[in-house]
Amino acid sequence: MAPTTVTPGTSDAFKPGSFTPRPIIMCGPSGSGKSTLIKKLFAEFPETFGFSVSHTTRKPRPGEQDGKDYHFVTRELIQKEVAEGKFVESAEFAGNIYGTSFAAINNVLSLGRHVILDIDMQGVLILQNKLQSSTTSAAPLFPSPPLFLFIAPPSVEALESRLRGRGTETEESLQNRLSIAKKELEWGLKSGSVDSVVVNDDVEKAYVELKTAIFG
Ligand SMILES: Nc1ncnc2c1ncn2[C@@H]1O[C@H](COP(=O)(O)OP(=O)(O)OP(=O)(O)O)[C@@H](O)[C@H]1O
Repeated sequence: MAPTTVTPGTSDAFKPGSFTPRPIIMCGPSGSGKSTLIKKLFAEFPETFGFSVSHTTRKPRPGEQDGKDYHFVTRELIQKEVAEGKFVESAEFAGNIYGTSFAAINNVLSLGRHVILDIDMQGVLILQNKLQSSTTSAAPLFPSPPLFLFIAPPSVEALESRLRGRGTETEESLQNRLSIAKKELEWGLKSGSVDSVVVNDDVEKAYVELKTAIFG
C-alpha cells in the first residue's frame, strides 16, 4: 500500500496561521537520518517551518550577511550571553563558538512557523532541565511547549553501514559516533525521554511517521 502523505489542500494542520508554532527538537544518533528527514520537511512545507539564525564568532565569508546567515559576534559577547542562560546550546568547533539563542528561536515562532532544531542528547538534557526549572518562573523559555522527537536507526549495524556509506567519517570518528550512538539509543528509546520516536528504516515510512508526530 502506498504511504499516506499530507497533501497541501487536504489538511489545514500545516498552513501558516492554522497551527500553534512550536520548537521541534530533533535528536538521535549521528547517521540516524535527521538531516535527510528535515530536508524533506522543508521541501514539502517551505512556509510551515523556519530555521533559527545561529550565532558564531567566526568571521563572515564573502556574501554572508549578519543577521541572515549568522549573527556574527565576539567571543566575549557570546560567552557572556551563554553564561546568562540566553542560549539553548553552544559549542566550540574548529576554534570558533557556535550557538542557538532562545531569541533566535522565538523570532521564527513569532513569524508563525515551527522552528526545527537538530540538537544532540547532551543539549536536549540541558534544555529539558532548563524547561523544568522555568515552569516555576514568570518568563517561560518559549511561548509554546517544544516537541521532542528522537530519530532512531533500525539497528546499530544499519547505522554503521549508513555512516560508512555517507563517506564523511574517518575510522576513528566513526567508532566514536557509534559508541555515543549506543548511549543515545539507550536514552532515546526509554519511555519518557522524548514525545515520539521515529524509527528510520524505510525513509518514506519514517517521513510519514514524522509528519504524524508533528501535525497529528
Ligand atoms: N532510511 C534510510 N535508509 C538508508 N539510508 C538512509 C536512510 N536515511 C538516511 N540515510 C542515509 O544515511 C546517511 C546519514 O543520514 P543523515 O546525514 O541524514 O543523518 P544525521 O542523523 O543527520 O547525521 P549527523 O547527526 O551526523 O548530521 C546519509 O548518507 C543518508 O542518505
